[in-house]
Amino acid sequence: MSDTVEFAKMNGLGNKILVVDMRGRKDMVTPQAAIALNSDPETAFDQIMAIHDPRAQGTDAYIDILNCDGTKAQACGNGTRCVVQALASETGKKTFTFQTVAGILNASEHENGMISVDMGLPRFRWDDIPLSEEFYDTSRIELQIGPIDNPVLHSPAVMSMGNPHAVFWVTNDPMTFDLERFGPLLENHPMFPEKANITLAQVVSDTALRTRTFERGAGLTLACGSAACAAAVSAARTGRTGRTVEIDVASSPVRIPLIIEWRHDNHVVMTGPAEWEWSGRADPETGAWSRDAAQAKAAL
Ligand SMILES: N[C@H](CCC[C@H](N)C(=O)O)C(=O)O
Repeated sequence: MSDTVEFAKMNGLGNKILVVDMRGRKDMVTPQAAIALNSDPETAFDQIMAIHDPRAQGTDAYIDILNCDGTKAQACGNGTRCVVQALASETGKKTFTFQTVAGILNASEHENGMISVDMGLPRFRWDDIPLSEEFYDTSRIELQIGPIDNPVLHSPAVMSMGNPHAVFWVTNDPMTFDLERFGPLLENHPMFPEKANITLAQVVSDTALRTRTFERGAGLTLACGSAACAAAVSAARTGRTGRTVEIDVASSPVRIPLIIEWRHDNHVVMTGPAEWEWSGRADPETGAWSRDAAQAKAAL
């Protein structure tokens, strides 16, 4: 491997993230590299967060986000917390401003290691999400799956957190649904011209939700931060909860809730953990990679 960059294998509540350091370079991580990295079980990931030199004044970095199928994502909450932790441990800084294709994000690491990311403003207009059909009220749209007279899932709240989300309310535990089967049908439903992240959300109390997500471009993942934001905002918007909720991400092995606050200035702030696993070097064009020598030894 002649032309490699550093990367860190990290996770946000089990959401598998590769943080790739593209600073000082003009090229981008290619879809081919993403697909190659994902095909190796050791580097298989849900999202790549590629850190680039800042492109706008007042920002610390530009972040390019790729799904494991090589497509781009406009937002990734769990991955953004991983980027904050990686840069905080490198620089000692605690607050950051990032630019993504969806806009500017402010984030900070707290004394207790938890990380807050201002995920920006939710968007509810049908053509901002986008939907293929005009709906005036996107808090509950006509869409269902399963038998016509007894649908398994129906009437989702839909919105954009920079990326498209549909939230289906369920009364049973989200883990009891066959989301592996319904996920791809809903992700690719003609209602969503740019596809959608599909979340099942159970209201536990007026301050708590339990969620599980089938991610656009990544499938069933252990956690999804922007979906947690979408579920929290949709719950508050429809009067199911207040504006601050704890999200128990049902599929996550990490039993720490995400705290989502939909502030009165309309910004959505997500707080939760991030974890570093190991580091290595990868070729951003081909995806060829190696683990750092010290860690390779430690792993033997
Ligand atoms: N895991 C991410 C979401 C990725 C979204 C991506 N699957 C898409 O919108 O295409 C998160 O924590 O927010």
